[in-house]
Amino acid sequence: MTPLLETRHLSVGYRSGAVLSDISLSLCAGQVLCLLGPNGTGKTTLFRSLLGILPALSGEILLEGRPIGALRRREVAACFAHVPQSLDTRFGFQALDLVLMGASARLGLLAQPGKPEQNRALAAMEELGIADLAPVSVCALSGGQRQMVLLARALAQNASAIIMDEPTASLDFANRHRVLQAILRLKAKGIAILLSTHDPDQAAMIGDQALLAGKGGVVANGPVATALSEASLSAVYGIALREERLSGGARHFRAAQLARR
Ligand SMILES: Nc1ncnc2c1ncn2[C@@H]1O[C@H](COP(=O)(O)OP(=O)(O)OP(=O)(O)O)[C@@H](O)[C@H]1O
Repeated sequence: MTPLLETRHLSVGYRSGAVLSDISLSLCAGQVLCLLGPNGTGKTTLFRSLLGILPALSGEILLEGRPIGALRRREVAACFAHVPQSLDTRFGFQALDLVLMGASARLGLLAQPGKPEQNRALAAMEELGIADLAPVSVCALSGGQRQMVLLARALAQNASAIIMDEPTASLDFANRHRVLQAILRLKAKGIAILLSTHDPDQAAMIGDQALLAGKGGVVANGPVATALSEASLSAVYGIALREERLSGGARHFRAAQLARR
């Protein structure tokens, strides 16, 4: 099977130099790949390059087997939806309009969204339990509500793969659960997901693969069961970590020094 996304010895960064180097990953339909690493490691920078926003410094990015440089913007949009970390806007459009942008991503430049796009946008908001936010101005939404709306925009895009930059970072307990459930439903539908997270437990729960990056580069890359370990996580985060099993079998990593109360 041709991977939806593949990178070969990819280096990403800025004029000042590479921030992440020698990244080789492969993501197929229905897989979840979790990217972990300390603040400032280069996760967002990698996503920018994968989305074609920032040129790669070296190496290859292939979307469905084709080099990203050979694809038009609309072809990239058909393949990838993107959930950024946050949305900084002063335009007071309604949340539904923002979601509609995802539903309309494949329309021609001058085409207006119609009933099918409206329905898809509303269905995405309903799926995430945020239909009540549809008429609310984006400027009046909290950070967590904006994050949910951005996720709805990505769902409405009907892309083959979704890149999510810390999708649960500012969410409350219930919304976090809704987003994780949505990710598992997307996976079951065959959508490929690449997400960054600061939570190894979350990666162990929903990930098929994990790429763990440190300041010096990629430390572990492969099936989540082996890539995330006490040794690899301790090395990357610079603190001793212990792995425990929660009742039900879920993996839980905690700092070794933290005594249980
Ligand atoms: N536009 C830019 N020009 C130059 N350097 C940048 C630019 N944007 C980010 N950087 C630098 O690139 C490095 C990686 O930043 P990036 O935002 O990709 O990290 P991250 O892993 O996503 O961090 P976090 O977990 O804190 O979100 C940082 O050292 C950052 O200062």
